[in-house]
Amino acid sequence: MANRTPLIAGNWKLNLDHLQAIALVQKLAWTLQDGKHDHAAVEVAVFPPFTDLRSVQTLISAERFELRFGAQDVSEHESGAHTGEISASMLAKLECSYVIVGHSERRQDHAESDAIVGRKAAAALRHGIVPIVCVGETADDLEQHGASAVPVQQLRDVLAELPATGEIVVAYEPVWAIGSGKAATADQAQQVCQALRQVVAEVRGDEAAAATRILYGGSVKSGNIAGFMREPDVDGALVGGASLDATEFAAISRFQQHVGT
Ligand SMILES: O=C(CO)COP(=O)(O)O
Repeated sequence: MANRTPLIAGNWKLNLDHLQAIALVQKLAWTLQDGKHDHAAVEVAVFPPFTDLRSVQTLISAERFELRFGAQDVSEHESGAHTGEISASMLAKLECSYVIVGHSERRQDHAESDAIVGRKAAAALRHGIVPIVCVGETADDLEQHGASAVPVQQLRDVLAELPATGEIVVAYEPVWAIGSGKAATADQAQQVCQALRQVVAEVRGDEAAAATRILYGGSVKSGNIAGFMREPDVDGALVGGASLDATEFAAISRFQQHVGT
């Protein structure tokens, strides 16, 4: 297996203003430091709202915290007459390492198609930001087509908009598992993540597929993370609610202490 450093990513969604963001990042960094977290072994990243990013960047750089951070969305456009949009170059200036694209909440609330998601991911890549491409089936999709069909097609359609190279991360988030407290089983996550890796192999080649991190998201907690991380095709987690609690998110990031248990 290629070297895929596990990534624990916290998507704060529409929560916390910039002052609250500073408090949470400070607490998270200190909790990780107290636990002697090895950032080279497990990457930890936070995804605050746009208005918090400048404060988070200033804090992380001033304190030399090893935390990474990114945005929850990005414009497909570079600049110009696009009121309310935030460009990838603006995020790059803020030293964002990652940007989430195609989260199911944006697909639902803003009618984002796979083509739009793909163009957003392409914009991120143009500015050296790694896009975290979210895919996942709804409860209806699951009932009608099984778990893999919809996420596999979504990823194919997103990858069609991207250049053949450039690091991406894929996040499998079954919509029915998000915020529901009903996570997929580790086995279900593995099956879909394996199918998604196969898509990456078909489109970008075996070597790229072996090097691409695929995350699971949907009701991840410190109590279930170890099970997901034991699976060969799950390389980390995209965490919503549990990422708003520094102690719990740090505990999720320490999954290696529970993996052997
Ligand atoms: O949507 C998610 C992360 O992007 C998952 O949210 P929860 O962890 O709250 O289920």
